Amino acid sequence: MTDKLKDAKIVFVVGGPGSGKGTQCEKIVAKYGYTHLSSGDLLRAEVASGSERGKQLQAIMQKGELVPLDTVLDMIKEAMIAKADVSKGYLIDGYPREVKQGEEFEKKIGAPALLLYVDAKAETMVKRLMKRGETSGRADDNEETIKKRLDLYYKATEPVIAYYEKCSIVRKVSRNTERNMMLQSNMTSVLSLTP
Ligand SMILES: Nc1nc2c(ncn2[C@@H]2O[C@H](COP(=O)(O)OP(=O)(O)OP(=O)(O)O)[C@@H](O)[C@H]2O)c(=O)[nH]1
Ligand SMILES: Nc1ccn([C@@H]2O[C@H](COP(=O)(O)OP(=O)(O)O)[C@@H](O)[C@H]2O)c(=O)n1
Ligand SMILES: [Mg+2]
Repeated sequence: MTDKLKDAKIVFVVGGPGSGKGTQCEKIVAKYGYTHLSSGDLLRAEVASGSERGKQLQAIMQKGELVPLDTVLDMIKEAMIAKADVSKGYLIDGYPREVKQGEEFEKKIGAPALLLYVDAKAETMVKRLMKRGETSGRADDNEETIKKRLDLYYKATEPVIAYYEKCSIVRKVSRNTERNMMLQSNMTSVLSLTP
């Protein structure tokens, strides 16, 4: 455990590829002033830096596989510490990807107060990612890698939601329709809930 992050309020944001995690996090930041840390964005920044480690990460991400747990956890922890003095709380977007990642986070940083589950149908996610791929420049927004990311999501990440349901910290936001009401009502109760 890190002293600086001892009392940090942590919200895990979990959902399939293209479910809208990043989009929902932006809304929460605008409304509640939380610090948004997307694990995928942190990894992409490392790739963009052109470092040796970045090159290794790129190869893994292009295949839609998971990068080594320690790498992503270290990056998140570093980014959290950098914001510790100004942060009201953290939205950890795209992490944990598997139960083990959650366990390690709790050991090294702390327990989440909540898990925000961004739910969307596979069909919706694929459609959105294919559309995003037209302009995103993301090497993994292509049909083949999207399929692999989806498979891995259902196999490895969905069990994370069940795992945290046991301690009743899961709040679901459904993104299958265009209505925003769900986000509003869910988030108000979510973020005012004391850990
Ligand atoms: N129509 C519609 N599109 C949305 C909605 N939320 C997100 N999108 C779009 O769907 C795509 C994926 O959204 P993101 O917020 O990037 O999804 P994500 O879960 O962060 O995806 P990854 O970065 O791949 O993990 C983007 O092009 C968004 O503009 C929504 O509620 N309705
Ligand atoms: N905790 C994480 C987060 C992302 N990643 C990698 O980064 C890629 C992009 O993650 P992301 O969260 O931006 O996007 P989605 O796969 O959710 O659409 C994943 O496909 C993984 O290769 C990872 O390995 N471990
Ligand atoms: Mg994202």
